[in-house]
Amino acid sequence: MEPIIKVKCLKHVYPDQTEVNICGLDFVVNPGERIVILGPNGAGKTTLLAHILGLLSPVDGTVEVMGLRPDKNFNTIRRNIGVVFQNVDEQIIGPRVYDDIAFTLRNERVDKKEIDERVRNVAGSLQIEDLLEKIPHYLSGGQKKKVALAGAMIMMPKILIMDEPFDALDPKSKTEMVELLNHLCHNHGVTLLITTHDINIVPEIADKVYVLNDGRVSAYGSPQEVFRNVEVMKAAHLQPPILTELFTGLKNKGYNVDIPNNVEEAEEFLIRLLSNHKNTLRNDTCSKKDSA
Ligand SMILES: Nc1ncnc2c1ncn2[C@@H]1O[C@H](COP(=O)(O)OP(=O)(O)OP(=O)(O)O)[C@@H](O)[C@H]1O
Repeated sequence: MEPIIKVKCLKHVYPDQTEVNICGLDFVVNPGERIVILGPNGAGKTTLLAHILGLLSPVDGTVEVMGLRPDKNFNTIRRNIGVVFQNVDEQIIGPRVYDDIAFTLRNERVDKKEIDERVRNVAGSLQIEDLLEKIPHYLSGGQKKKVALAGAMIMMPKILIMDEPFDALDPKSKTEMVELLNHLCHNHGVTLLITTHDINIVPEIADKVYVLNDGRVSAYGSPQEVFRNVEVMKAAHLQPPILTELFTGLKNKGYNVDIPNNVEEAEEFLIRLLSNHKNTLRNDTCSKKDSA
């Protein structure tokens, strides 16, 4: 399978001469993958995303999206990538939520009836139909995220980039956002590229994780592979999810458990462990009685 995104040893210099290097391992994404980029503040995650979007040009290194250089093919690339920026206020520009979601379709001169159908469809799937007539400025942080996501999804992009999508979301909205992103990937084949500091969510939303730190892509692998790499995690000031820590501890003490991806899996493993333990206790009691 041809990768949809390839980044090799990227160097960026901002106008004030701040230099950002993203070297080390190549950053490669296959179509339909869910990728999470982790790293401490200032590691260059947003800078990397801006290069993939063609908003910045590298001083050195290569960036390829669908076989094209994004900064030289801006319109083609942006037709295929939906994006939700960290600060959604900067991207919501319509006077009403409806206008904001319809913005790109109107620009593309799509027929009015089709626009209406698509806006209502995407609003329905994000459960924000009741917000369509509202003024975006007065929405809550979480509602704004959903509106920005609707605007990104309206063009049915191949790739969806989300910079800190779980910021400002309450636990229920966070769970809904995870389900929604997984739905987009699994049912519509959308490739997901996500940055987050919310480490506990990563196993639920990522097939693969990249760690950026100190000018390098320092690790790549499944969430559990990366979380097990204590050196890399420490160096990048990352702490594994609490469930990973707990179950790694149990494993190291000789218990036969897998590392769970979420609370439901953890519950199943613990129930199995406890019922095995109960059976062992029962057998022990019986054999003691027999021998007495
Ligand atoms: N427009 C800019 N001008 C100058 N320097 C910048 C600019 N944008 C980012 N930087 C610098 O580039 C470096 C990488 O920033 P970037 O925003 O890519 O990091 P990040 O990993 O996304 O951080 P965070 O987790 O805090 O969002 C930082 O040192 C930052 O100060």
